[in-house]
Amino acid sequence: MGSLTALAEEILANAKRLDHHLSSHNLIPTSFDHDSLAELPSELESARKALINATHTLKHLSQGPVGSSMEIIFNWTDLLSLRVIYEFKLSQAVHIDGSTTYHEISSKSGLPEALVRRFMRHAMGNHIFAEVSPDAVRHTAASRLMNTDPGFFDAVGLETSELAPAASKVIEAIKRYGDSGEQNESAFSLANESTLSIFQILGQHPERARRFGSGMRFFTKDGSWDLKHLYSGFDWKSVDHSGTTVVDMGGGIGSVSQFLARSTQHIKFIVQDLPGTVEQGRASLPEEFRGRIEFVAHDFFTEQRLASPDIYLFRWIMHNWSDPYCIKILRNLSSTMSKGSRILIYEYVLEDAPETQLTEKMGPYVYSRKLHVFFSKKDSTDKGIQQESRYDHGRVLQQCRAYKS
Ligand SMILES: C[S@@+](CC[C@H](N)C(=O)[O-])C[C@H]1O[C@@H](n2cnc3c(N)ncnc32)[C@H](O)[C@@H]1O
Repeated sequence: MGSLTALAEEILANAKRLDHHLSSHNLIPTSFDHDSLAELPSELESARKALINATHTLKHLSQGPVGSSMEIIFNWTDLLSLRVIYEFKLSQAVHIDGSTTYHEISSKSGLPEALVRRFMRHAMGNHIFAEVSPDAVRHTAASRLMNTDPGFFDAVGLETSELAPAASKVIEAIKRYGDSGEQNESAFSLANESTLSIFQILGQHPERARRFGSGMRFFTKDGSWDLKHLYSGFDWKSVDHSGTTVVDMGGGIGSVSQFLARSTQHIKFIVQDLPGTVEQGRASLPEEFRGRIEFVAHDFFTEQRLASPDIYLFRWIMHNWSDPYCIKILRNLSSTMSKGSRILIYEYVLEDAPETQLTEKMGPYVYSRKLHVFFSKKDSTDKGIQQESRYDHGRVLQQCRAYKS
C-alpha cells in the first residue's frame, strides 16, 4: 500500500485512461445520470477495477479507523432507505424524464409525504434520485434503472426485503443451532418464523419465488457473473451434437439453459427444479426454445429418474447446502450415470485468506475465483465419481472428495 499521494496518482492515471476512452469515442462523460462506463473493452476493465480498489483504499485511509468503521456501522441506513424505495415503489412514482413533486410521489405511493422526503433525501446521498427544488425530484441513472428494468428492481427486492432481513437473524440462528448445516435451522427460517427451508418457504409464495428467479437472472447479466464465463469455462463445442442432453439441476426458471441453448446448436436441456419454479419456467419459456428446453419437476434430494444424460449441470447450487446435503445431491445421480456421463459444477468459492480488494470482495467481480469442477464417472461399475480436472481448492471440492471416499 502506497502513500496517499501514490494512491492518488494511480487513481489519476486510471481515471485519465477511462476519460480518454469516453472522449475519443464521443461517449457521454461519466455522471450519476448516465452509465457511461457500462460497456468497456476488456483492457479498460482492469483500469476500472484498479480505480475502484485504489479509491476504496484511499477513502478508508483518509477516513481513519473511526471514520471507516462508522461508515460500516451506519450501513444499515442505506439499506433501509433503499428498501423503502423498493417497497413503496418510489422509483415508479417519479416521471422517467422531468421532475415530480414529493406531494405527487406521496399520492402515488401511499407513503406519507414527510417520509417520502426523508427517505428519498437519504437515498440521494447514494446518488439514487436527485433534488431539483426543495419540493421536487428527478431520476438519476440508478433510480431510473429501478423503474425501467424489472430484473434490477427484483434484484433490489431480493436483497433488501428477502436476504437482508434474514441476515439480521444470523446471530440468533447461531445461538440456537450452532453450525448445524440443517436447511431448516437457518436465519432465513427464523426470519420467516418457519420450520421450513428457504426454498420450501419460497415454494409456498409464488410471487417471492418469481422475484428470486428474476433477481438471479439479473445477477447473471453483466460483469463476472455473466453467463459467458460458463460458456468459456467448458468446451461446449465438443458436446454440441444431436443426442446430447444436459440436465440443468436446480435450473430455476431456465435462464442458464436458455443462454446455453442460444450459444449451442444441438444440445437439449432438461431443467429440473421444484414444482412451482418449473411451472413458472415453462410458462415463461420463449417460443424459440420450445424444441430444445424441457422442464421437469424434480427434487434433487430424491433419486434421479432420467436415464443417463450426458451432463448434469449444477450452477450455483452447491453453495446453498452444507456438506452432507451436497453429498446427498451427488449420490442421487450415481445410479443413472453411465460411461462418459459427467457432472459439471459451476461455483465460486472464497479464497482461504482475507480479501481486501473491493472488486474481488463484491460479487459482480469475483469470477476469477469461480470454481469449475468436472467429474466423470469412468464406467458404470465405479463406486464413486472420479474427478476429471480441478481448477481450485475449496469447499465444493472437499464435498466431492468426501463423496468419493
Ligand atoms: C441459487 S438458485 C440457482 C438457479 C440457477 N441454477 C442459476 O444458476 O441461476 C438455486 C435453485 O435451486 C432450486 N432448488 C432448491 N431446492 C431444490 C431441490 N430440492 N430440488 C431441485 N431444485 C431445488 C431453487 O428452486 C433455485 O432455483
